[in-house]
Amino acid sequence: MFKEKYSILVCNSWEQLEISVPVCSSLQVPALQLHMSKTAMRASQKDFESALSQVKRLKDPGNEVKLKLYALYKQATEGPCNTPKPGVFDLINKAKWDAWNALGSLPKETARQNYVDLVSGLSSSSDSSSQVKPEADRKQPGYETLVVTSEDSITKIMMNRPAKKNAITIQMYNEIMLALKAASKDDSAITVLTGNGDYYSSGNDLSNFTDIPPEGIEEKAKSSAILLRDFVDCFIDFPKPLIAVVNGPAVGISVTILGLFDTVYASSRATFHTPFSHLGQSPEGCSSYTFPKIMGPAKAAEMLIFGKKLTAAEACAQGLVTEVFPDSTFQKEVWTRLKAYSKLPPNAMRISKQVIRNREKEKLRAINAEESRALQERWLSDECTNAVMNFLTRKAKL
Ligand SMILES: CCCCCCCCCCC/C=C/C(=O)SCCNC(=O)CCNC(=O)[C@H](O)C(C)(C)COP(=O)(O)OP(=O)(O)OC[C@H]1O[C@@H](n2cnc3c(N)ncnc32)[C@H](O)[C@@H]1OP(=O)(O)O
Repeated sequence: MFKEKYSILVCNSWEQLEISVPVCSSLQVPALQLHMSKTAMRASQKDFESALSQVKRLKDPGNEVKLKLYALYKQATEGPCNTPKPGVFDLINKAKWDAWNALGSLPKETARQNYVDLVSGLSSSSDSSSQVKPEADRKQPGYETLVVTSEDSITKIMMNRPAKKNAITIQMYNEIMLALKAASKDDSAITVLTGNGDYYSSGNDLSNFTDIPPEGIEEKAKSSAILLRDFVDCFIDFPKPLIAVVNGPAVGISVTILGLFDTVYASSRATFHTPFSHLGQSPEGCSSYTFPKIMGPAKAAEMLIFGKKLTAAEACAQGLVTEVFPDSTFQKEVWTRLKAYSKLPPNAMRISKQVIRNREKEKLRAINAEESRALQERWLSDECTNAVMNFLTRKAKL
């Protein structure tokens, strides 16, 4: 019985296809393309029934995917949406109708193929997520100063120089930019930046000042200002929710860029310190704009000009930190929270972030360029050179 029905369907679909050949030819569809779509349709037809039974064995893929499956199934079996739109308060049926209606006049065969492809993608990801993979397998290759992992729709970028308090070398600036660019395109819903060890980050690695090229310090300052501007631009432009998980003390640029994150969770052990004047330098990371906006000009000046160090509780009271968690339960509480957030509809989160950020993007970029220019000059000053030398020769610590 089943076989009979199946072969009739195949037959019908080929009949339709043969009829469409002259039409397509007259529209000058290349022969190869026509041949490929014939093959794809045959495969789709063959696999559709098995995808239908496979889908019942999948673990719950979430409402968004279920809606996609529903819509493709209806389109594949009934064609374009042909029922009246449910009332505005009939939320579930309206969502289903919207999903089906959105497929417009997608041909039945294409819908079948898309259904099969979607189920096959879900099966392979649910097979792989049901295995407990060792940490090393989830780690993305290609980074030396970071550990980048993706799990539960969260991409985690962890600075990984714990012995140096996660001080940011030139290589680390470049790797963070690469990781952010990759995360902006991957299928994660949210992205996290955090640190390994007892520090979140001690900011710019001061030994970045020692590697002076033969062209001289001016060239180094110039290329460093470009690097800094590009680095901060990556945070300004990052399209998805970006969360800082501040596991310990944070210094310098690791603090200033927090104003560009969407959410900042801090351990009760974290501190926030921007000792720019002590280092003969000036603020970066758009903090000259974001900090006064977040905490008011007076509190911002105390941090950015006088280098006042804030505790986590103070930073939270000033609005720089979203929430502080006790250090003993920090990781558990934060990751439970983030896993719940990562299940929210990713497109809605991305659009919300963009609506918030787009209004300010041009301004932030201009401020970033201006701060980078000011620093380019500062790095050539005696004040800066002496402060860096004092640290490197162990005469001074912050
Ligand atoms: C021509 C210009 C080129 C510049 C290129 C710049 C590119 C963009 C720059 C953007 C602007 C950014 C500005 C900032 O971030 S300003 C903030 C800079 N950070 C600091 O000044 C912190 C310096 N570190 C300290 O004061 C202390 O280390 C700290 C208080 C953080 C911790 O003290 P603690 O006693 O607990 O630990 P240690 O000092 O023993 O640290 C352990 C080892 O780690 C090394 N370390 C730590 N932080 C840094 C750092 N920022 N730079 C270099 N090295 C760091 C420390 O030396 C120890 O190393 P050893 O074990 O080898 O001694």
